[in-house]
Amino acid sequence: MPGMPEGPIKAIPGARPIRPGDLDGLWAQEKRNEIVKRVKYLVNDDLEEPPHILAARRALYARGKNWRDASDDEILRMLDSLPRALFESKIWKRHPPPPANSDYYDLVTRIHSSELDFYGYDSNSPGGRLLYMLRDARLDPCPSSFYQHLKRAGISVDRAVHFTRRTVTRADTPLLSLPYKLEDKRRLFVGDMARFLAQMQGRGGGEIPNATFVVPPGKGRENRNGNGSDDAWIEEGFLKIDSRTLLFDTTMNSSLLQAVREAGLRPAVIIKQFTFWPDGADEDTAALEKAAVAEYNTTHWLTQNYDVYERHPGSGFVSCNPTIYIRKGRSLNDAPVEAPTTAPTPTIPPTLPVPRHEEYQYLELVREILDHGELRRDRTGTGTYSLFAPTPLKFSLNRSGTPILPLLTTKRVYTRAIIAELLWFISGDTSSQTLSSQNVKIWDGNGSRAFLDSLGFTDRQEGDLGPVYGFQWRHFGAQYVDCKTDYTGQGVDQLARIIRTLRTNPYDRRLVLSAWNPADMSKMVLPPCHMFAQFYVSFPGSRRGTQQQQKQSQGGEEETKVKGHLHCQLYQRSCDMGLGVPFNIASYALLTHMLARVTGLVPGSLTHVMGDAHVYLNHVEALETQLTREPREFPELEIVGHEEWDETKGDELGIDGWKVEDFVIRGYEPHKAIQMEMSV
Ligand SMILES: Nc1nc(=O)c2c([nH]1)NC[C@@H]1CN(c3ccc(C(=O)N[C@@H](CCC(=O)O)C(=O)O)cc3)CN21
Ligand SMILES: O=c1ccn([C@H]2C[C@H](O)[C@@H](COP(=O)(O)O)O2)c(=O)[nH]1
Repeated sequence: MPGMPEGPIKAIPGARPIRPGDLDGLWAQEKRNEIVKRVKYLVNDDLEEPPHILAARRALYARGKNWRDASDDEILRMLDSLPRALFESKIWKRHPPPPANSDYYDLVTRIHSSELDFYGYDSNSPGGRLLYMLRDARLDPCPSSFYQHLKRAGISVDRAVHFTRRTVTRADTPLLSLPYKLEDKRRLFVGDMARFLAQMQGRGGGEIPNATFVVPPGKGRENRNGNGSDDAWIEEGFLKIDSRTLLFDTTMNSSLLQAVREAGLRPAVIIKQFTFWPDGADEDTAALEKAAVAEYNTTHWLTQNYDVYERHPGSGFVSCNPTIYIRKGRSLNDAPVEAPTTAPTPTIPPTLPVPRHEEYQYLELVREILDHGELRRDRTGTGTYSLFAPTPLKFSLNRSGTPILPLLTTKRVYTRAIIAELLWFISGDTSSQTLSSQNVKIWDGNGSRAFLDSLGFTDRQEGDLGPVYGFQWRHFGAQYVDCKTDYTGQGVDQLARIIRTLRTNPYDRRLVLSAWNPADMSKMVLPPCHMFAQFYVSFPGSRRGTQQQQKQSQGGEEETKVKGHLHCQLYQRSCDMGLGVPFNIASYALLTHMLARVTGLVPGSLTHVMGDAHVYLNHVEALETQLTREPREFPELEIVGHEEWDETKGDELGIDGWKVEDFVIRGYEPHKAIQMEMSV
């Protein structure tokens, strides 16, 4: 089962309770940080657990058991026997704060560290996990599975449908993914749900065809009673679901229950009662419990609690307690009840494949690295989580012809620095001081006296980075002396060659820009990270258009010219996901925009291929925060003061002498900046 401990949980030989400081090693850094964060919150932040939970913890503590030495059976028995309250940790504010008592600290540390052992790090969202468990139980029934639990309780399930809001976690990787555009999302959401269920009915049951419906982004929670809220769409969607469908709900409990009650269709529903830790329980749960007493029998699925435990980015922890609500006098195996004819029947529109925001590619890659990256040492000594050769990211550089800049919106990206750095590359400059004097300090760490000396460049003047990007782009093969030397006319001007070829033979397959020059490597402070780019001109449109263009390129005379679209594919050997990559994406997008402008082409796309894609350990928290944010529209880019090239303009390169102000970025409304430290 994905992410689940397989077979019995192994006791660690010779283990003893975890104490503060025990987990200082690199391997345990994340675990330790989490534990310390949680314990600090309890002990220092003026919060305490309610007395009954405290009592439960004391009872546990009094057993004097060393959790790490206990056998699997013992641990499971102990968990089973614990008061239920223990699993519902709600934290109350209390004045004055509890004393920072070391027993308390130790106890809480042990409880939570043991939890982490059980739950593991890569659990899916509770809803997602339940679905996987249902699916996997069919393939490989295991006695502790949720499916078995349902079976023991005499409940059979035809299908499970899970609703959740999209947050950027692997947790929400839906089994059925339905993308929605902002406009029309309500119509499509309801329509898709109906279509999906109709298909399922057509198959006649048998298998459990589970689905996760990711609720499209919206203001559901703030706008609960308003028209068009997420909840309203969900409720409308429910009307399409018959009684053999088990409903899951993550964060919309009261609306779900209300829908169930009002529609009277479903005899039962499973609610995962969330306890947000440390900010108290989901307020929906109370309303739900009240209604449930009168109308439903409930069964709790307590001992499996750890199966659906999730580390919740940005909000501390969530513990989750799924409850099955069965309408009094009915069972889940009742015959399906048809939806009342009075229920609104939405017309089912065809689902158009609407692409998701491209920024999710970046966010999902970061998630993937955090969840599955290998913990590795690195040159800088910081340590990283790393994956090799992930799926490339691809960004469009125009929206119906309007130039677009893929500038991340889930944090503010420092655009002026990116443009200044790119113009600095193009100018062939290799001194970090040139950038620094424009107040762009991003290369200062690698050009500092101390860093140069540490590499043995003691004779080099401060800021001289050696034959790095700018030198290779404009003077590849020239003999590097220092950053002050004038290299005019020396070496290969790769940029000039690319521009000329784009103008004269857009079909060329050698449109390559390489900063990787093994002969110069020992002179560089840092070997190029973004090391290799290839350009390509496509001629989208009809076949006829293509033929027209081919005639054009072969010297044939045509009245209408088809404009080529310029694409760039970048290979980056080493990718600092937190700091460098947002810069690199924007930078190569800008370069492609510039090249398109000076060659009379339409900016097409940027494909970013990565080698070692890593997250520095000191960026984990910042990126977790970033992952909770929802992308906003990418900004538009206007280039001012540089007319588009056409054949009448001759051989003038047009790429030199640009200024930061020549780039006007419109409609960039990012989330706020997030500080991350650069490892040197
Ligand atoms: N470890 C490391 N990561 C990198 O990404 C990186 C290097 N080193 N060395 C060379 C270049 C320089 N690049 C950098 C360096 C720093 C930032 C940076 O600190 N960016 C901040 C804003 C900087 C500021 O406000 O001055 C950011 O929040 O994006 C970005 C790119 C990319 N490179
Ligand atoms: O444009 C850049 C430049 C650098 N980086 C990152 C990638 C690595 O974290 C370091 C370089 O260290 P190496 O040991 O040489 O790989 O800088 C980046 O992401 N983007």
